[in-house]
Amino acid sequence: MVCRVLPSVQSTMCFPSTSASSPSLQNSVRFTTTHLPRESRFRRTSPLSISSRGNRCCRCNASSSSSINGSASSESFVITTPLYYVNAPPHMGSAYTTIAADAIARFQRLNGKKVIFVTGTDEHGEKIAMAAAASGSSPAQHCDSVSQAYRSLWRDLGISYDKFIRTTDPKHEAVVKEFYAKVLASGDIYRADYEGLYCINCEEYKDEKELLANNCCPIHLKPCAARKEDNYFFALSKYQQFLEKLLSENPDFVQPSFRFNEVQSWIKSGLRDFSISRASVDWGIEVPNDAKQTIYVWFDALLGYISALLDEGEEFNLQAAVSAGWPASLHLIGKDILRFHAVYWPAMLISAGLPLPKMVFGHGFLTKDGMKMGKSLGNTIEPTELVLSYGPDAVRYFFLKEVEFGSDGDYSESRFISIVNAHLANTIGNLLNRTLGLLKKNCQSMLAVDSVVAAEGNVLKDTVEKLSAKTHYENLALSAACETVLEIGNAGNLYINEQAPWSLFKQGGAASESAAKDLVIILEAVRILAVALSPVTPSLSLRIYNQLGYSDDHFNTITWSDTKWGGLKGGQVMAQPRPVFSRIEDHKQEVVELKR
Ligand SMILES: Nc1ncnc2c1ncn2[C@@H]1O[C@H](COP(=O)(O)OP(=O)(O)OP(=O)(O)O)[C@@H](O)[C@H]1O
Repeated sequence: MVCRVLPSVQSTMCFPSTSASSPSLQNSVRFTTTHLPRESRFRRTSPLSISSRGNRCCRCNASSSSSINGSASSESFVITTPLYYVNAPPHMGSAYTTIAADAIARFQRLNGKKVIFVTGTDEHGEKIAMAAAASGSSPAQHCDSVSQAYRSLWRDLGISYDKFIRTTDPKHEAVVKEFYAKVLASGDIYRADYEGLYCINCEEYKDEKELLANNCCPIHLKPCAARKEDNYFFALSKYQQFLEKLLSENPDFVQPSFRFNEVQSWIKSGLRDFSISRASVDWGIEVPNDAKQTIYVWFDALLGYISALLDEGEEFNLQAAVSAGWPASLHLIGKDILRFHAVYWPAMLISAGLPLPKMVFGHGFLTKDGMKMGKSLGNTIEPTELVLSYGPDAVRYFFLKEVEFGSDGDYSESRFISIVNAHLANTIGNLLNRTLGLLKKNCQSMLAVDSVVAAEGNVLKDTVEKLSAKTHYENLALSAACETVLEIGNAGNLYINEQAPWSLFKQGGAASESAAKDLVIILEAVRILAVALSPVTPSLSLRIYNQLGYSDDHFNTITWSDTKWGGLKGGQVMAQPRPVFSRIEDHKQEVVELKR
């Protein structure tokens, strides 16, 4: 499952007897026999042949610049979030990745790319079967309900995904089986007996030395049970040199750069084969030709990125899915699952003869009082409540603006309220509202001249033209993008205060004409701000556009070129001034009144 967090290297990278080399694991996890079916026995390739495979593929898709625009000729942009594990409903952490992916997807659409934005849910595994049994429902009913909770949250947050894949979808199953067969045919799957201490909640074998007293899992504080089973393994170790080469030739494959360094050191420390099936888990996709085993997490959920690309009614096969848009331009994930995306996944893809994604970006954690927010600790923030209380724009803006993308960031409600009020209500909302108020009072809400004419040689226009957020979006510097756009608002406020059009109107004559031009200039700056911030605050930007007299349809056709000065034309009539973003206390008041 793409989101099932597997915290230790050793616990996830299992050692078959043929390659068991770690003394630390040999104590708690033992491979007793190796009985490989003929067709899947190790066909160990020589280092040279791995390398030549690597030569062919290392550079095939990884981008060569640190922005995720891909090649200039490429018009498509495929972005993915993790497929979230349906063991529990979504929390603010799951929402965070998806909001960021949505902002990037929206920016790329504005930028003229044909975007395919993939998200979805990872629905197999023992934990799901147990959660379903505990609630008296079938696994399928449980998955339906939690998967729906994700979809509802995405709707509430204004997430513009194109594909929502569920790993219980038959088309996904077909793709997984075909992929498995390809890897098997490459000689990279073998079978080995496996024995160790198993944590049911982590759904993985644990290294004894990482356990607490009484063999308790340090995450779930519950005892691990001795378990023995035979599993299928993926020969990751075979791809050591390939992965080393991939990274050394594509330093932007993993971002941010400090995460690249982490990945590089994992690889350098030596790769070990990992288990890809479970004998005791029924709720999963059966291993082809072995009905007693189901496919385990990484050989299931990661494939969702490809199966998601299949259109309804299309034939369910790997080739059709790949043709529909693979490889992904960007996998956006939390740092907890970086290893699986940046190490396991490229090796699996190469083994199956498929191209690699262009970039894997591992962002940081949202923390609460310094601790990672997560289901295990139960210290999560309920995103639906935040959205209901403050609206989607506030939630989206706060987390993207205030958390440096890539690093961890702490949440506090007081900071949330003060940032959102200062930036969205005051700097942006107030500027627009007071300007429209003056325009209504003095110009019957009509623009006196074209914004281009009004702003010849104007200082605010010069400032706005210098403040482009485009490069920041391209580099996934989402906080910097917000900051740059906010600067437009700050410059607009400075300008209106310095020009004081309210006094100029009182003077009449030329002063009044100049004030009317100033209002056009400020409104044009706000229009540009609305376009540039629309990837982050789409509904707020639409409301701003509506206030500027544009229809929803017009807003829906904007592109990044609309950040160019000159959109507003003389004679254009603005809407009746209405606040586009209420201060949070006011909004809470409104909610209370609505409930009465
Ligand atoms: N605190 C967080 N901050 C940022 N992203 C998070 C956070 N928690 C989860 N995510 C996102 O969800 C993915 C992991 O999802 P998962 O379903 O494992 O949730 P979880 O709450 O981390 O679970 P657990 O607490 O049991 O480890 C991460 O890779 C990331 O994309």
